[in-house]
Amino acid sequence: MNALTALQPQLSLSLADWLADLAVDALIDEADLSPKPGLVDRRGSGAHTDLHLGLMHASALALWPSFKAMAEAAQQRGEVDQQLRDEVGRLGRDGEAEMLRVTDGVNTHRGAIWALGLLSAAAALESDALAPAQVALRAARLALFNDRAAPVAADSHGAQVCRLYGVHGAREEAQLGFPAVVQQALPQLARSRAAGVGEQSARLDALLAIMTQLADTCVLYRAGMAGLTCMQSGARAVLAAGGCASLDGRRLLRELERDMLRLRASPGGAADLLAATLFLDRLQHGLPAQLGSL
Ligand SMILES: CC(C)(COP(=O)(O)OP(=O)(O)OC[C@H]1O[C@@H](n2cnc3c(N)ncnc32)[C@H](O)[C@@H]1O)[C@@H](O)C(=O)NCCC(=O)NCCS
Ligand SMILES: Nc1ncnc2c1ncn2[C@@H]1O[C@H](COP(=O)(O)OP(=O)(O)OP(=O)(O)O)[C@@H](O)[C@H]1O
Repeated sequence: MNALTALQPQLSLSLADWLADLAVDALIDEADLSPKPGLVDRRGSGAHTDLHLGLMHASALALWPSFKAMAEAAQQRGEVDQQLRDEVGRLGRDGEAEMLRVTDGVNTHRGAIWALGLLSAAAALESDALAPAQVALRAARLALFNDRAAPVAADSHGAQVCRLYGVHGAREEAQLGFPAVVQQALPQLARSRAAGVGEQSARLDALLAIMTQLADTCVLYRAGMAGLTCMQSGARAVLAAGGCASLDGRRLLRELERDMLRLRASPGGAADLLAATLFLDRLQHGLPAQLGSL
């Protein structure tokens, strides 16, 4: 061992550590990405009065142990079944409690805990089958089990608008295998990258691709069907004009942001699914060298 090697810390990275790192990185990258219409980003708080970038970062970092625990639970159980669903549900609720403790009661990442928690567990179950569609399908199978220990919940905002408008929300998006991520966002991310636009514009395009179709219950709750239609048609217009890297696309993105701020509409569900997109995108490049033997 030479002197330099002796000074290097011994890295012992487990699969669960790595998945938790990816989940937290995805949340931080999502929060930092700018300019996002209506959402918290580097420029400000978007349509929110109780959220800011520092709070989003603190919340993301506080969730690391929860994502790690969900991945470990999946590794220990080894298969998608009712017991794993119960365990992931319990850990997800603990994660929500930790989020609320760190943020002093503000909902920064409820939908993200749900999506990234399921995906972390699904990835940990089979570390040699990490293609986005494979991971999303395992997550869907897990989401289809009933969370038997879930408390009889107060009527959430999402549940209220799903009933009112007959749309599907965060639960069904997961149960369907995250179609907004697998069929919209990841293909758009690949197309924009292939067109040679910068990474930040490619990620914004991926967010817009989600917004073109999603029944985002955050938007529906705050701004009704008019807000949802504004979000979807505005996102379509930006992409049709050439996306966020083009001058016309940028102009339409500013218009979309202005309209969404006027309606107080914030696409929080789309933001969560962008984080899920960034997680699956990193995952598909395979395990880091230290984990290669797993
Ligand atoms: C299924 C969840 C997301 C609750 O959904 P519900 O729509 O009832 O709740 P709520 O309106 O409070 O939050 C929904 C969240 O999903 C995001 N979201 C909104 N619309 C969508 C959509 N169409 N697709 C995906 N995500 C969306 C939003 O950002 C929001 O934060 C989940 O948090 C849950 O079941 N919580 C109970 C505790 C639990 O079982 N936890 C285990 C987690 S593994
Ligand atoms: N960058 C971001 N900016 C804003 N919201 C985000 C961002 N990233 C993710 N989100 C999601 O948006 C949700 C916040 O939405 P919202 O404020 O509408 O929720 P709420 O507190 O339940 O409702 P309301 O504030 O309308 O009473 C969070 O749960 C989070 O998952």
